[in-house]
Amino acid sequence: FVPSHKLSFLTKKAHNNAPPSLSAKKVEFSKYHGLGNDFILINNLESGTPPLTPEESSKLCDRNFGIGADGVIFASKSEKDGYDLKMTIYNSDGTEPEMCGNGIRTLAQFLVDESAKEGNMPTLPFTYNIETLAGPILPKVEASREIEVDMGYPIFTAAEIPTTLDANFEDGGVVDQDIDVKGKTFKCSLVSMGNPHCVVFTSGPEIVSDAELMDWGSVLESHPAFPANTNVEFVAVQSDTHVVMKVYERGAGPTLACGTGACALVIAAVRSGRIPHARDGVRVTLPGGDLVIQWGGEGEKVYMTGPAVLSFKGDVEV
Ligand SMILES: N[C@@H](CCC[C@H](N)C(=O)O)C(=O)O
Repeated sequence: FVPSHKLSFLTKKAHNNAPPSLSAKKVEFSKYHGLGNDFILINNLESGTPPLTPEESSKLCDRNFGIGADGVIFASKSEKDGYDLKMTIYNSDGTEPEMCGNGIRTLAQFLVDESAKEGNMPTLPFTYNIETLAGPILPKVEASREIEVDMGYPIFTAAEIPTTLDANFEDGGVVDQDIDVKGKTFKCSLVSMGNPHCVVFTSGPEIVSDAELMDWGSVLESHPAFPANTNVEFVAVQSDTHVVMKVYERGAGPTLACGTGACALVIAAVRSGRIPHARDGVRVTLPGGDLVIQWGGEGEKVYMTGPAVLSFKGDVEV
């Protein structure tokens, strides 16, 4: 655990760029991505409340009229004991998810880079304890610059996903349960990583086309079986240690990668018997590159390893 005062050098003097007019806010940002899943990062460590509304954040995510991103992440002050900071995230449509796997890797890299800029580069490996709506999440930035994240415990019960589908697994979970849409039957396995995921396995090694992802993903995302909507992953198993996926994200549509989704689908592959175990790590090939997901089985935490990369920095009037 790192006391929050050790992060004090990262705090900014209250939005020190004077706004050009009474109505405009000027905000410094850094743009990062994890395998092409891209985020606008904002240093808000002086405050527990994001400086932008969900609507303002959504505008910044617009790829034609804004900076362009899958979401906006605020590094905010945690009011709770034991945490270094709090992550708040808005999807590109302005909704607030509980967690984001690629996002929390970019946040960890952002914190390291901001510290280095101030001449306080932490000794690597370095682990942050971050408060999220999904509970504590711990990204460890390795000397190699890979980031391994303790993603906590997966959740399986139908009520907690949440879903109205009938539980059909011994622990109250939902595995390979049918949903009929667009004249097709999808066998859905549900896992929450704090945020909900509906995993659909293809029958062979071929992954769905982009048109199918759009068509089926958008319908399943807001299907009545999911009262809080859901992220949707289509998955083609290649071997016991390698799977390929495409994702349609809740609140963002198709993205190049989804960290919580990669965790969910590896767990779903084990629970449905499609792969024997994930205790030594499973390679997940996403449209933007590879993640490694490790899960020891029921009652164990999930670990995700992958990169986080700075694209550019700037300031923007909102
Ligand atoms: N891309 C993320 C997930 C972001 C949140 C998601 N869209 C939701 O609404 O749950 C990841 O890498 O996990």
